[in-house]
Amino acid sequence: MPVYIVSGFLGAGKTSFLKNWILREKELQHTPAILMNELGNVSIDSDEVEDGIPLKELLGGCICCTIQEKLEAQLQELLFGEPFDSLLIETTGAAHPVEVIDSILSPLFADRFDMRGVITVVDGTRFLERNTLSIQVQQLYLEQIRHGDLIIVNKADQLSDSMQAELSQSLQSINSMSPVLFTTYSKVPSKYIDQLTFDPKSKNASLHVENTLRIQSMVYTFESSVDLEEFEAFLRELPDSIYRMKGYIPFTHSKYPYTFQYSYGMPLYFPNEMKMPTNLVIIGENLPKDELRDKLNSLY
Ligand SMILES: Nc1nc2c(ncn2[C@@H]2O[C@H](COP(=O)(O)OP(=O)(O)OP(=O)(O)O)[C@@H](O)[C@H]2O)c(=O)[nH]1
Repeated sequence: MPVYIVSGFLGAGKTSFLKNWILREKELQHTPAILMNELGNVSIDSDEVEDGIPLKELLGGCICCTIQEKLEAQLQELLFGEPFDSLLIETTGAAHPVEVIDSILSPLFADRFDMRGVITVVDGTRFLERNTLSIQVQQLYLEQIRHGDLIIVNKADQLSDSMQAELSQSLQSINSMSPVLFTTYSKVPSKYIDQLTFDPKSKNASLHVENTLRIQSMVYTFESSVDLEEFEAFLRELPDSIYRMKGYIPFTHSKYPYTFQYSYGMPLYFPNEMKMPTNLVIIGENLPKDELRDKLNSLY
């Protein structure tokens, strides 16, 4: 199932994007679903989503830090509820896209999701005035742009030609590989959404081979148990560009799979007392997916 993440600062035009995306999905005869995350305790934007569209809300915190467990529960509920064909996740303005991807890809169901990309919506005028913001907020702005697979500079009706030129230049210098589109009310031609994919073999991604910031994810499902020492040898050979792994690993020495967490080179294992889906989620930049799959297959 295709999953899209919409990132961007408060008021940039994420909800406008979401409304257009729903129209697009309906034209394609898809049933879209929405997961909305808002920092406040009351949802405002969910009123914008018409009835009949599966919608879950996460309120009162940011999915990338405070309410991760709730996120997992909401995604599970969505997956077990009314059927849908595609999912759009609208993040809070404070969310870091990498952390959001990490939170969404729970090994419990990551094999059902096909992460298509991060769409970063930027308010053009506010971006030009970013120097007035705190360093932390400026940094977050940069991260959202660096990790955007499609960058939308919205509210183009408020931008002069020279402002647009300045914005193009600044944004391309932060992320030279992803398309930058100027929009009003976040209207994006459908082909830009079609082109989004994390699959390195796709035509679109081949344009991005030089881009070292492309976050990718993959899910590997173990078909039988592996030896702990051989698995650790596999970990030692991993490239630095893999910064997160998590999942349930069936080891030959144990009846039930272990929960496995790996962050920036540091593995952690926790035994389980029940059967778990033997999925391993891998997140990193420009993942050598075939190579990783071959190496994991060779552990049996
Ligand atoms: N002039 C102008 N206003 C716009 C445009 N796009 C959105 N807006 C307005 O900007 C405001 C914020 O738009 P939203 O789409 O709700 O933005 P958002 O990023 O979802 O906002 P939050 O949910 O507050 O984070 C609304 O009042 C919109 O009507 C645009 O292209 N031009």
